[in-house]
Amino acid sequence: MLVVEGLTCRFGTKAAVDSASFEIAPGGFVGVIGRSGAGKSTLLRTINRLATPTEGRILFDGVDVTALRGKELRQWRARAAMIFQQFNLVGRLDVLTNVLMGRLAAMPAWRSLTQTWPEEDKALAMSALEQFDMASLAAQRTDQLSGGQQQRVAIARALVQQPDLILADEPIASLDPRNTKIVMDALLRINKHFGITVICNLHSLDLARSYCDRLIGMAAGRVVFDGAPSALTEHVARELYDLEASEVMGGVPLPAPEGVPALGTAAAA
Ligand SMILES: Nc1ncnc2c1ncn2[C@@H]1O[C@H](COP(=O)(O)OP(=O)(O)OP(=O)(O)O)[C@@H](O)[C@H]1O
Repeated sequence: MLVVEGLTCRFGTKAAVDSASFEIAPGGFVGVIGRSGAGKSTLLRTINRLATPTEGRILFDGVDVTALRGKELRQWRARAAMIFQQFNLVGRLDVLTNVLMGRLAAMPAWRSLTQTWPEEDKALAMSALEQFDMASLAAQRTDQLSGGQQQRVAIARALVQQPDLILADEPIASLDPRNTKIVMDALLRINKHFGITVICNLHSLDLARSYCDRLIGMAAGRVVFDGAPSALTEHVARELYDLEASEVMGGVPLPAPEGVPALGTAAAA
């Protein structure tokens, strides 16, 4: 269980996240929505401790994550795996090595100095790539892949961290519609098949409604909505995005995800 209590993260006088409080039970697929600058990225980065909270607490299974230091903090960052808009892969390295990077936090220091990966980690990384139809690209340089493929490598890397939480910060912002669906389906599969909690920042309300079982709406750093997608009224959506009703509700709805995508069915686009 993730508990966020009165979480505030200030940059100078500006509160990017302002007294946010909520609880997330294991296994949820939670979308964080709101307009640009609402504080969505800072919220996720604060949970992972990439950003330092100014006030408030984050508890995970009763452990005060806000107080962790050193090795324990590194272990928390691995348990709360981040996925970024720009993938954050090492382009000149091959796909398998990028996925194996997800095992670094679990490795003793002496082992990482030898620069050899245990066979069981390699098997785990290959298995993660197989989940997303990427195994055939294991030896390829990562910077030769499409954006959608790179994001699937990043998701495989997150998966081998064996995380409790996946924090996805606008994971599809730089992808075309086809790759958007492939990547969102990959996150959904991780959530449903492995039971890993996913918290995902999304600009698109349609996507959030299609994929998430709960939405947290942010405006000016504050949580202004927290509930099921069906409870997000037109009025609240308009306030969240500061838009005309037709702009919020009038878009062509995306096709709903077809249940839990079967393992290894995404085309290696
Ligand atoms: N490192 C930082 N230093 C100073 N201000 C920051 C920093 N990070 C974020 N902010 C500010 O905090 C506010 C919230 O930013 P944040 O990136 O969390 O919003 P967001 O909802 O994720 O926006 P977007 O959807 O555009 O990424 C913004 O006003 C932003 O300028």
